[in-house]
Amino acid sequence: MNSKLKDLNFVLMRLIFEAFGIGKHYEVEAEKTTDSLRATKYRAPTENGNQNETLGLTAHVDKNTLSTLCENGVPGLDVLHDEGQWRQLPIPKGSWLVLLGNVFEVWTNGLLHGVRHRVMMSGDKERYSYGCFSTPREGVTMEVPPELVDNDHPALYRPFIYSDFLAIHGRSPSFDILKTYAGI
Ligand SMILES: O=C(O)CCC(=O)C(=O)O
Ligand SMILES: [Fe+2]
Repeated sequence: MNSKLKDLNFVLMRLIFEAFGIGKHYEVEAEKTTDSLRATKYRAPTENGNQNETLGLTAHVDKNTLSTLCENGVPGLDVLHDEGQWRQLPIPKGSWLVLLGNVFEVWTNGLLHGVRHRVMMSGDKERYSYGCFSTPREGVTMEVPPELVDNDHPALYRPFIYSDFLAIHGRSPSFDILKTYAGI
């Protein structure tokens, strides 16, 4: 399953590249991409005597390329919508949820933005999630594709070494940390 999951991430990446007119960069960028797999357990609030919702994972934007996630039928993932509301996004059984991260903000010169999300737990069942996280390799330079830059659409980010950004800000929950680090 894991190699199929990695393939899925590459297919999604290629489709997005093609949709944004930067398909010719796909092969090179795919070569510079690696993946990690992670399973996470979130405790049920009632385990600690808490009847209310509890925070499972602080609100953040993934700093990687894209993440595909599934869960064990216990929902908990919330997404922040543009109007400022958090909404739970249950992942249907047998489906994968795709979250775009900061890297796509650079690749699309801000046309796409990373998904703001968190995990909130309620009830008495523990939640498990499993995900495949695509990430640029160590030392890779991120830059806005020239196809998406013109007088009306200046580059929003300077070129930067992705692993340097991650080393400094990898744990930052700030939604704007990429802009702060590499925004022009
Ligand atoms: O477990 C989840 O549903 C979300 C995990 C997540 O957002 C992350 O690991 O970045
Ligand atoms: Fe995340």
